[in-house]
Amino acid sequence: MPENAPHLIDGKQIAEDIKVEIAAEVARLKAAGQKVPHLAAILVGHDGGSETYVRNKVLACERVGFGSTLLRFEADITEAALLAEVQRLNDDPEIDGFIVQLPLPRHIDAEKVIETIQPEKDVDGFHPTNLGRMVAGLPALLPATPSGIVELLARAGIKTSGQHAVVIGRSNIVGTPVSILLAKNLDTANCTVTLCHSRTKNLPEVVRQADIIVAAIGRPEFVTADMVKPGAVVIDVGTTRVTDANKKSGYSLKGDVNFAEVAPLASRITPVPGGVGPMTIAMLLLNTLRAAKGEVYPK
Ligand SMILES: NC(=O)C1=CN([C@@H]2O[C@H](COP(=O)(O)OP(=O)(O)OC[C@H]3O[C@@H](n4cnc5c(N)ncnc54)[C@H](OP(=O)(O)O)[C@@H]3O)[C@@H](O)[C@H]2O)C=CC1
Ligand SMILES: Nc1nc(=O)c2c([nH]1)NC[C@@H]1CN(c3ccc(C(=O)N[C@@H](CCC(=O)O)C(=O)O)cc3)C=[N+]21
Ligand SMILES: [Mg+2]
Repeated sequence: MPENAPHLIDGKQIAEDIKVEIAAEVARLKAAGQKVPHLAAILVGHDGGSETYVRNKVLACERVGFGSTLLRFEADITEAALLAEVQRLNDDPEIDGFIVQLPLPRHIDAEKVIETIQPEKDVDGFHPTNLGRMVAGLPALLPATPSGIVELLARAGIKTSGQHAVVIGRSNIVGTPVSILLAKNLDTANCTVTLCHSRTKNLPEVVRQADIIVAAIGRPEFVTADMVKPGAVVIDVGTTRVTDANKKSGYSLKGDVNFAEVAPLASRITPVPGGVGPMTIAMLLLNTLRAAKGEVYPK
């Protein structure tokens, strides 16, 4: 399967298009003498994957003309000290939005950290206020990966209304919120949704019913050909680093879908890398722009 096969969903290109739109809006704000959006990120410890994602987020900010701040702390920072840093960002009028990169060290209660973020600045959309508003259909800062998936389907021209979407994985940051968004009565959604997890009985049989598969499990190549109805649309969220001696970096990135055997069956499919990952970053930028403009919570 060539990389540029027509049925590939090019998340990287679609994310670029969104960034160009955001950059134009930043230029407009600037010309109107308004403040440029500013995103901050807190990174605790030295996890390789987290370092890459946070670096990509900061670079993306520069690309669209945002201000950006990266705050780094050692893995032994106390929970109290981290909560104080979160509060400092809450209180800093220069910062429009910020994220605390997950996972956090085990001695820190991630829920507590997330609940300390002011919902107005919660551009990850992880705060219970934003999640609750999303469920209720109120304006909210939406989690980036789930909204990125919905946006990707829309911009790739994939029909969702009435389609059966099967989501595999029920995490708070991907599986659960994407299942909620896909079921919403929106032009870009209106799916019938099934949410699968590690206790799901006869999982291959359930996934085989899907018109749209969203795989968010974190197990490389979990979705195999026998689970895919011919013609299904396949969205691969997984990004697991596996050791690869053939790569300069020493690792390669693996999705949750066995691409080699599933791609020939799928009508459309996202690659890893170059699919959902870049969309997550584009939607984070979009949330920061919306936060800066007070679109969700008027200033
Ligand atoms: N591209 C992007 O922008 C992003 C990518 N990711 C990637 O997506 C993947 C998932 O991340 P995340 O949602 O945080 O993962 P979590 O580890 O938080 O959740 C994994 C989910 O998969 C389910 N699961 C695990 N094993 C099985 C199995 N054998 N059968 C069925 N379900 C199973 C778990 O079920 P249970 O609840 O029963 O334990 C759980 O609900 C990871 O590879 C992550 O790196 C994540 C965020 C953004
Ligand atoms: N507070 C918080 N918010 C997050 O949004 C968050 C998080 N914590 N912790 C980890 C997960 C994971 N995640 C990714 C984002 C971008 C890519 C991405 O851009 N991937 C590129 C490849 C990058 C590479 O080369 O490694 C791609 O798929 O093409 C991947 C994964 C955000 N997450
Ligand atoms: Mg997790």
